[in-house]
Amino acid sequence: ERPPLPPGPPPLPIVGNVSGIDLGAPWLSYAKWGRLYGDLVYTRFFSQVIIIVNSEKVAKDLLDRRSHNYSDRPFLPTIAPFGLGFNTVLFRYGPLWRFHRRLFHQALRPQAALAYRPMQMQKGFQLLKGILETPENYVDHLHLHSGSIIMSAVYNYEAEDGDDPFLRLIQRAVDIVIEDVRPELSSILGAFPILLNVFNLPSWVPGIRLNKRAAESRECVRQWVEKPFQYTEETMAAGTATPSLVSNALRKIEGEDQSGEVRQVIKDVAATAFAAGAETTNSTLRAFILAMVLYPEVQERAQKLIDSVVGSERLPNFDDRSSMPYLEAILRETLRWHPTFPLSLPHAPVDDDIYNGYLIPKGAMIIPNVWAMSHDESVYPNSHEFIPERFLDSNGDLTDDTAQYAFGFGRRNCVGRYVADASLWSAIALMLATFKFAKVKDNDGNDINFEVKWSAGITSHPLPFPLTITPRVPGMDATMLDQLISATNCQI
Ligand code: HEM
Repeated sequence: ERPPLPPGPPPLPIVGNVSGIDLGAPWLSYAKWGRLYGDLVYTRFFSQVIIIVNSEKVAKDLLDRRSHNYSDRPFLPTIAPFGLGFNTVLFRYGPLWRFHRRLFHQALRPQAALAYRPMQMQKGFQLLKGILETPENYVDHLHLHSGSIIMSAVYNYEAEDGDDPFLRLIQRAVDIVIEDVRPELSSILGAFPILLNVFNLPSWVPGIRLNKRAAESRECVRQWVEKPFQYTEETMAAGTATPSLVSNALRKIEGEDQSGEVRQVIKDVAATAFAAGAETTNSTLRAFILAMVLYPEVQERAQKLIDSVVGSERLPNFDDRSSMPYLEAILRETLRWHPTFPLSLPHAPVDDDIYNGYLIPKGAMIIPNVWAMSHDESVYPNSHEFIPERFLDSNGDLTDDTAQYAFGFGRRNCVGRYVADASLWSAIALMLATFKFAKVKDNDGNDINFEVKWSAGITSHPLPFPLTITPRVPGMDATMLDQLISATNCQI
């Protein structure tokens, strides 16, 4: 006899449960179900079985401890039409995924990630200069920061200030994907494969927008995979290539593989790195800035600490990191307070499994509700508040909790997390040392409050909100900033 499926909301007629979900913040709906039904919630979108995991313990039991079974990804019918067949993140579990993962690991493992630090500091300096010049465009500066770090690490390509052609191209594709390749939408298309034929349907058919977007996505993605790779090959031929994921990997196979298969893997891994690494870093830093605006006392405490450890003659660098646990706590609290992937990325079991007496059928879409885990009041009291102190013990030392759920679980966890961690830490330390982030004030000098809203896609970031960004040192100009930068050793 088959064990029962986990409990869940009663299916609604025809459309499965899809209408019971707040599509603007599905993690909230799922967390609510969690309170009603438990840590494992069963639901369906059309024919796709979905199992939502609302607790860290269950996520670890299944995705970490039984990772041999839970390292597949669900089939998403949007992958091919949107041209995303290259993307490691979405690969089914198998030899090609393993090959990709090995290449990633070589380039991004902790020891290898150290090599990017000087570059990450440089991109951090560039970020400061951009914000000093046009603080109102800070989101653009953050895009450039996160995107150019990946481009440098992966393709030894140094993105231009302002409107970089590669970054513009790739961002367009990423925007489409983040909005349109969500599991919810994918399930609908999976249930009605006929909808996939939208690509050939006349323009009056609903879904035609998706059709246009898919065609646009395919073309953007094609160029994204090919063009920066060509750039690296050209610089290698010219003898000007500095070490990068692509140039290192190509050097390794020089004179060996002529089949083109390995070349294609390198190309695809490189393109995946951008898809996985740019938007995520950027979104996390936007959440950090929002937190600084909402919690000025946290910001001041961090700035006092930086002043006491670093002084005012230079900017912080990686050497200062271990002396500033409160900054570390801010980074962890940022990852916790609003995880960039509130619903992580779905895993799928290769075989049927039984957990706590419930059946978890193979092919089910396992959605880790990371938002619910990071807002578990029994672990994080007042979880809606940004309180870095929760990551410090009574001696002011960091606790063991590193908010790792933000980077996923098991064998599919984030292979870029060491690089991401250094990008985030350096940007946070440099921005806090240099700027004050605050609410806008009205004519009477009172703070103008605002409602906090978050984007809903695969990743989530704060929607635009009013703020001021001013240098902490009165009269700071580009020359003064340059002096601070020159006084800062970034070869650490
Ligand atoms: C703040 C920044 C980042 C966050 C929050 C983040 C988070 C995540 C999460 C939640 C997953 C899914 C894990 C799972 O399925 O259990 C993931 C996967 C992945 N990440 Fe990251 N990531 C970040 C930055 C990066 C960077 C910088 C890179 C590469 C340069 C990267 C490369 C990848 C790859 C390749 C995967 C797919 C792994 C697989 O499917 O086997 N990520 N990341």
